[in-house]
Amino acid sequence: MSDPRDSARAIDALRRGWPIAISGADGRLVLLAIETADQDRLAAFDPRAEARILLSSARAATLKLANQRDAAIPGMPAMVERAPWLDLDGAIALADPSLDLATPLKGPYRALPVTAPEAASAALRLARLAGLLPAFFVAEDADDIAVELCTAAIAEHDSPARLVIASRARLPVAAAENAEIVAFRGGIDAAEHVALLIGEPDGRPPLVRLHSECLTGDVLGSLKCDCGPQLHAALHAMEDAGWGILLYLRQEGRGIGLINKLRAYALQDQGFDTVDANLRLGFAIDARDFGVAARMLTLLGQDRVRLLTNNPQKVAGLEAAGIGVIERVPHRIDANPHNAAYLDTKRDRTGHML
Ligand SMILES: Nc1nc2c(ncn2[C@@H]2O[C@H](COP(=O)(O)OP(=O)(O)OP(=O)(O)O)[C@@H](O)[C@H]2O)c(=O)[nH]1
Ligand SMILES: [Zn+2]
Repeated sequence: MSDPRDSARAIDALRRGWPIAISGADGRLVLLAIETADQDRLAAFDPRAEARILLSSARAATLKLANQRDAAIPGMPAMVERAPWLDLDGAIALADPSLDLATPLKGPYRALPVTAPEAASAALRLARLAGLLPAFFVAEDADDIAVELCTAAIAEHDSPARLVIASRARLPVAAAENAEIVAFRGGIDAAEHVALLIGEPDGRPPLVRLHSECLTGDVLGSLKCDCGPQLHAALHAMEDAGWGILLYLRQEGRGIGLINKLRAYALQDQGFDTVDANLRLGFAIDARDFGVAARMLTLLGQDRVRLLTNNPQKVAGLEAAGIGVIERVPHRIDANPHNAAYLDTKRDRTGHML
């Protein structure tokens, strides 16, 4: 009944705009992702315009759409009626905050009680893993459902316990000639996490850095964040310490994916900070799960580390997953004119010790 492969198929189906069905302990939902729907698919999915629209709690709060009763439950997704006038463009406006300031929402919207909240939450999680906006059309049933899955399959497949070491090799890098790269496989989203082991174990807990992927900062040299300089400073600090491990986690955009991060950047161009941009998109402020990093350290035989970070959530996340953080080593980088406000927001709103 619970086939973990179904989660991967469902993520793929959502990206392609195919309907999926999710069953949880409290009911079944048939879903079409709003972002990848088109007119024909929507007409086939919901011929009589009777569908509902599923949004995350954060997006519903931004739009002030949450059902009074359900809004009292933190994190509870929201459902709104698809009124007859609510066409695909109207649904996209509900899902996508890029137009929030330019086009006032039409309304009125009627919030409905959330049926099958477990399946609804699972759907929103799959949308995030697919790199899509967390918003769906929801029907009672539909022809042509591409994947039927249950919430237990998602939980099972999304467990860090499934990660394994896939390959390892020597990799001299500019910061450290004596280095070895280790690649991991097994996550629900097919992400290939990587560890770079620098120097030689010397009996002490290694200096460890959890680095979340940032294509714009790591590769393109973006000045909007501090990722690129942090990455290189971490490698040099490990070389200087004699022994360290860099975990390169494929958690682009704090776990919302590259496209959604760039949407957050577009909102920042409108004046929202990094926290509010994530919330307007309908995501958590930080969607990362550091259990993956703990599993990688365990597979590398390390259960005690010195952690290079300013983020107390990384310390808490590792410790909750059984890794002892014997020391937090601050990892400060000088600000530039483009990232100063971002660093201030991290200090003031997400508890970073800067
Ligand atoms: N969603 C979103 N992600 C961002 C933004 N700016 C940077 N990121 C992502 O944030 C992550 C970088 O965070 P890290 O440097 O690993 O961690 P941190 O939480 O800042 O904590 P430190 O260990 O103190 O650096 C990367 O995945 C970036 O892609 C933003 O404005 N929005
Ligand atoms: Zn970055």
